[in-house]
Amino acid sequence: MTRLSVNINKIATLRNSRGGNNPDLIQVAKDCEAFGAQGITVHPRPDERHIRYADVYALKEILTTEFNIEGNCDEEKFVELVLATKPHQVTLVPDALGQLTSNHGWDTVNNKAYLTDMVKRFKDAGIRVSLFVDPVEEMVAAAAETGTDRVELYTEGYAIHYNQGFELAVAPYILAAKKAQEVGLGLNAGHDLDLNNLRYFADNVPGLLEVSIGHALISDALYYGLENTIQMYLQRLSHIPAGGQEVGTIGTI
Ligand SMILES: CC(=O)[C@@H](O)[C@H](O)COP(=O)(O)O
Ligand SMILES: NCC(=O)COP(=O)(O)O
Repeated sequence: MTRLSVNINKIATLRNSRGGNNPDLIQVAKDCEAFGAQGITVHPRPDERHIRYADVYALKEILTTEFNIEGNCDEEKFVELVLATKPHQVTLVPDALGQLTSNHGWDTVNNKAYLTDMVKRFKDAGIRVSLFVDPVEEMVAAAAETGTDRVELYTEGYAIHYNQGFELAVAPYILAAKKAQEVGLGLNAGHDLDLNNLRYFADNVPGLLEVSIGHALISDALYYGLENTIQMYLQRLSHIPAGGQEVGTIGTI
C-alpha cells in the first residue's frame, strides 16, 4: 500500500503571516499523525518563508511516524540541518534560490558525481535518500548509479494533464516506475497531487511506496476539516472493495 506523508509547509506559511504561533505547527503535525498520516514532510527553504530550521528540530522531537525532509543539498546549511536532525528520509530537490516552488527534477546524468557524494554523506549518517526526478527513464536509471535508495517522481506534469486525458498523463510515470523497479530503486511521488487525481495515479503506477502531499491537502482541509481530509486522501490510496463507494464529501465519511 502507498503511504501518505503530509507536507505541512502551508501550515507554516499561515503561521508566519502573522508572526505568532497560530496555527501551531507542532500540534498540527501531531494531529496529522493522529488522523492517520503515515509521515510528515517539510521542505525548508533558505529564506525560511514557511518551515524554519528551528521547526525541523522541534518536529524531530515529537514525530512518531516517518519524517521526510526535502530540500536542496547545494545549501550547506540544509545539509547540516539534515545531518543534525537525522530524519528517516531526505529528499534532495534541485531548487534555485528564491524559487516559488519546486519545478523540475535532478539531471542525474550530468550531476552523477555530485549526487553520488551527497547521497553517501546522508547514507553514512543512516538516513534514507530519495532524489527528486522528472518521469524520464534515463534520469531514473542514472539515479540508481548514485547509490540513492529511492526516487521521487515530480508529478506536476501529471496533475496538469490529468483532466485532458489521464492515460496519456500517467504514461511516462508508469515507464519511469518500471525502470525504478528494474534498477532496484524504491519509488515516491509528489507535487500537485490532489483528491481528484490521486487514485488514478496510485492505482496505475507500479511499486509506489509513498506520496507527499501538501498544497491541495491543506487547502481541502479548509472545507472538509483536517481529519476528514486526511481520511479522504488515505481512501484514495486504499483498495475499494467491490461495490464500495469513493468517499467524496464530508457527509459521507
Ligand atoms: C519537492 C516538492 O515538490 C515539494 O516539496 C514542494 O516543492 C513543496 O514546496 P513549497 O511548499 O515550498 O511549494
Ligand atoms: N514532495 C511533494 C510535496 O511534499 C508536496 O507537494 P505539494 O502537494 O505541496 O505540491
